[in-house]
Amino acid sequence: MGDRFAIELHDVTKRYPGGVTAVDRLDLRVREGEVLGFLGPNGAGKTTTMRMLVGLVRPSSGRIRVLGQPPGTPSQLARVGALIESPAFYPHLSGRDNLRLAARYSGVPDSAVERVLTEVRLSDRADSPYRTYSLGMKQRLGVAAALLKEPSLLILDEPTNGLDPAGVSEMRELLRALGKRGHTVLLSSHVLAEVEQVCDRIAVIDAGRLVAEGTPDELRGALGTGVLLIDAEPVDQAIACLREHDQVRAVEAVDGQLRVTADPALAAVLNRRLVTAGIDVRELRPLRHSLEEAFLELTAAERSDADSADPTAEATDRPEVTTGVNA
Ligand SMILES: Nc1ncnc2c1ncn2[C@@H]1O[C@H](COP(=O)(O)OP(=O)(O)OP(=O)(O)O)[C@@H](O)[C@H]1O
Repeated sequence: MGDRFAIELHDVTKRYPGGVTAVDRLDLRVREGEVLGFLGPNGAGKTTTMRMLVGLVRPSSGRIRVLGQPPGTPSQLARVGALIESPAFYPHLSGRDNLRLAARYSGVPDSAVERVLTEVRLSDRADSPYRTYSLGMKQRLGVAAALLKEPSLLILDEPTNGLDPAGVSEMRELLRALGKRGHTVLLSSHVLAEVEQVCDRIAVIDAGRLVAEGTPDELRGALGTGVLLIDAEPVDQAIACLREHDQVRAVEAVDGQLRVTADPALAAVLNRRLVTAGIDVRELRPLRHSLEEAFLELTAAERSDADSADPTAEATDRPEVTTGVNA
């Protein structure tokens, strides 16, 4: 992965006419060669951000650089492959003929068509009319079209949207292969499990704001997955015993249960410590198992914050959970 950034957004806001703030003071950087998952619930501002990156929408304020240039310049667009919303293909033409047309529009030689068909594994069905394709095949043809120019940067907006599990898994494999080949990929999704397995890093956006950022592991840590729930008796003795351990960062009693901030890998050690001290341990488990739950909790928390926020307050008053690994 390079030290340079393929995408840089500094303090970017997009307000649509009518008053919707779709993107709100967004700071985001994507390194060259990185696969970044851009994750957020419906309406979070993912598509708007991606449209701004290719010059389809102008930001209201802030600064954007894509491959070192302002978005939408001809020389930059020649190096960016984008699949944003449904690509327009002719239903009566075959996949191959649709790609040949797209190649001609982009000034790419016909030979590129066979390369991308192989890459997205559509060669077998390349002569069938587009209208006979499954949704998964249509999406893969869209990715193939985005790959025609051998782009330095791929921007894919919800490429797994609407696909059945088999389609999702095929798309996931394709994205993983593209990442391994050194493409920089910005991939949006509202389903965490889809980006978790293919992305180097994940940026979580909600209501137009970046709410968390980091590798999947970092997010697990930052979002509080390093918490153990312990049900033990007597509670006071258990608290004292746990607090004595130098790797336990905090112990808190909530509804008769102990919330212990510590690496979940310490679970067995802490269990033994309590039992050795004569304390009964009825239950001991990590607070959360999946990043999915953490993500849902995080975006829900952001929403309830926004609901109760003083509308005149500055954005910086909001809690900051960004892990800052992009610095
Ligand atoms: N052209 C537009 N004019 C006015 N408002 C818009 C426009 N496009 C998007 N919005 C609004 O901006 C907000 C962000 O929308 P956007 O499509 O960027 O989110 P998203 O994260 O891509 O959502 P989804 O996953 O549903 O596609 C939404 O409230 C949406 O209704």
